[in-house]
Amino acid sequence: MSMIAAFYSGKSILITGATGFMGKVLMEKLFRTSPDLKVIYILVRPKAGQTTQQRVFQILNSKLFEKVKEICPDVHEKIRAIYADLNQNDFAISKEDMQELLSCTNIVFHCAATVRFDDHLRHAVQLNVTATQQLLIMASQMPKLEAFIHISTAFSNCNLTHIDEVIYPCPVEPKKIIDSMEWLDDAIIDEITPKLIGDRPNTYTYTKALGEMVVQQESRNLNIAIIRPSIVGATWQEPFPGWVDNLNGPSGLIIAAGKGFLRSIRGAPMAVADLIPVDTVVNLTLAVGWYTAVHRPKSTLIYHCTSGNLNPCNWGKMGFQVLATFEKVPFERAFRRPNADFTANTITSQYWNAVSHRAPAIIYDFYLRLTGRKPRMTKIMNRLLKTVSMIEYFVNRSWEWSTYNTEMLMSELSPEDQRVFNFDVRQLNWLEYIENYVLGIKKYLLKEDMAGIPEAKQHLKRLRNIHYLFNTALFLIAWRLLIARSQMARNVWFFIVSFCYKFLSYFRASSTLKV
Ligand SMILES: CCCCCCCCCCCCCCCCCCCCCCCCCCCCCC(=O)SCCNC(=O)CCNC(=O)[C@H](O)C(C)(C)COP(=O)(O)OP(=O)(O)OC[C@H]1O[C@@H](n2cnc3c(N)ncnc32)[C@H](O)[C@@H]1OP(=O)(O)O
Ligand SMILES: NC(=O)C1=CN([C@@H]2O[C@H](COP(=O)(O)OP(=O)(O)OC[C@H]3O[C@@H](n4cnc5c(N)ncnc54)[C@H](OP(=O)(O)O)[C@@H]3O)[C@@H](O)[C@H]2O)C=CC1
Repeated sequence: MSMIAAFYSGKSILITGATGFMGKVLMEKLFRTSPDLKVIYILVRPKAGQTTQQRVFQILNSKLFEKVKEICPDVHEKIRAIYADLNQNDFAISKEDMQELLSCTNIVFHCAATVRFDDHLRHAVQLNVTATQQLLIMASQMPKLEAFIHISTAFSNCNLTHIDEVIYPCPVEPKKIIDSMEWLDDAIIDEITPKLIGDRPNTYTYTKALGEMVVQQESRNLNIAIIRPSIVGATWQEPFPGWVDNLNGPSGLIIAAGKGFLRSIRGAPMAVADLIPVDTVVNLTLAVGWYTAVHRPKSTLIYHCTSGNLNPCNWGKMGFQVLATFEKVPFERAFRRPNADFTANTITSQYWNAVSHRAPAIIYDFYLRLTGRKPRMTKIMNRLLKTVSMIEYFVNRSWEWSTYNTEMLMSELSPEDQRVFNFDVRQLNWLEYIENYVLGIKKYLLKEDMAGIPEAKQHLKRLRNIHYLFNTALFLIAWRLLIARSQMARNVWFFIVSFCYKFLSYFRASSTLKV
């Protein structure tokens, strides 16, 4: 019997960010392994024209929850969706709901965050810092609370190269930042943002670091733990391999490469690609929830959920396997044949951006205009290049995260728990994982049918022929122009032609002699 699964039975659990990538997998695993849990409260806001109830209904009816519905048929009754907006005071939760949350909650998993790299500092602070502070104040009023688990990121201290399982202070106190966001106007915030974030690349990593400081400062006598996952990718094993439902991290770029938009990216192929499957993160999170509640460590423990020091993979190997998978299972209706590569420096990167990204987009838009359609490729390409510029920081560097607490926890688990809540990334076979990841993107994100693979392959063959034709035509035009303008090019041309002529004449003569 799994001790962790038994621990969650009968518990009332509060999850923020349950509609997000990690939150969904966390809920799924909880229901699948502890179907006797009492209730999961989720804080949800209406979005994209859907009410909170409609959003929950959609999640429960997705493929991810198919197994859960077999194991826990009353899952609908065990989810209590509470209307909440983490950007508002008291999260805009009604008095009755708040009362219920405060009096019943046993465990809190705080996953909600803005993960956008370019979010305005005011918004990123509101969600990643202020909301965390408010949630901790709420938690301190929960008499039955056993553990509060905060999800941060391994990149909150990406300005360092070696990162320990400790909280590093930021130069400006989070409380001062929170206060200043209330009275500074947007223009001034824009001006001071680069100074505040300092040597971090974006507002996301900066505000996640501030969030950790807030957790430390507001911890009071709560049992708190912080989990720092690296780049969270598709599921490895559970509930099935390859599940992914958003474009964050590598997923969007894999699509862009598979559809032939992304041709080059400035990155170091030998740098560590610190990916971690989402089900591994969730297993560690649940194990940490159990350990924190049962063993009550004296101080706030931080757990790195990373792969680099235990089972490293680099970007070159990952990119290579991604491209190899496209050969077997190509994406449908590609713009060009997938053929991406890493470039080493800014100059070659700018060259390839002009030649392989912008020029084909301009040519295609010209073709769309000629055929009476609306041009769109330049816009798509601009967006892609913006995304690429934001992730370049992460594919040109390697980090070292120590994992003492994570390894300690692994050794504390029973063999059964090590199996059911496996977070031992040493067992991960990267090539298999990446292949399943690409397949998962095709099936669950792009919603493409496997039956369309022969047609997709045919389409790639046509694109290859167009590519050869286009290059030959381009070469001939360039050559013709050169010949018209340069005596030297003409001399070379006559030399080649006369050489070919002599060569052919010699062959003809020798074959006539043989006869
Ligand atoms: C030894 C030698 C061997 C050589 C071998 C050679 C092989 C070569 C192979 C080459 C490579 C081939 C394959 C490539 C695979 C690898 C690529 C590397 C991937 C690296 C990824 C690293 C990521 C690192 C991140 C680490 C940070 C820490 C992790 C975290 O803690 S948080 C999670 C990370 N967060 C994110 O990823 C969020 C990023 N998103 C944003 O910040 C924003 O969305 C934005 C990208 C800035 C865009 O903002 P906008 O306002 O412009 O747009 P908006 O968000 O409104 O969306 C507009 C439309 O764009 C779509 N979209 C959104 N995000 C993405 C995305 N990431 N990619 C693509 N498209 C995206 C969105 O859906 C909208 O579309 P619409 O709805 O149709 O309009
Ligand atoms: N994905 C990754 O690569 C990594 C993620 N992390 C961390 O893991 C956690 C989960 O990330 P992930 O699941 O990928 O992120 P997602 O963007 O998929 O999910 C974010 C969640 O936060 C919720 N949320 C955002 N704003 C509000 C708001 N104002 N009120 C209520 N809820 C809100 C979202 O709700 P809604 O659906 O309504 O928008 C969503 O449920 C985050 O803390 C992130 O920093 C750490 C390392 C890597």
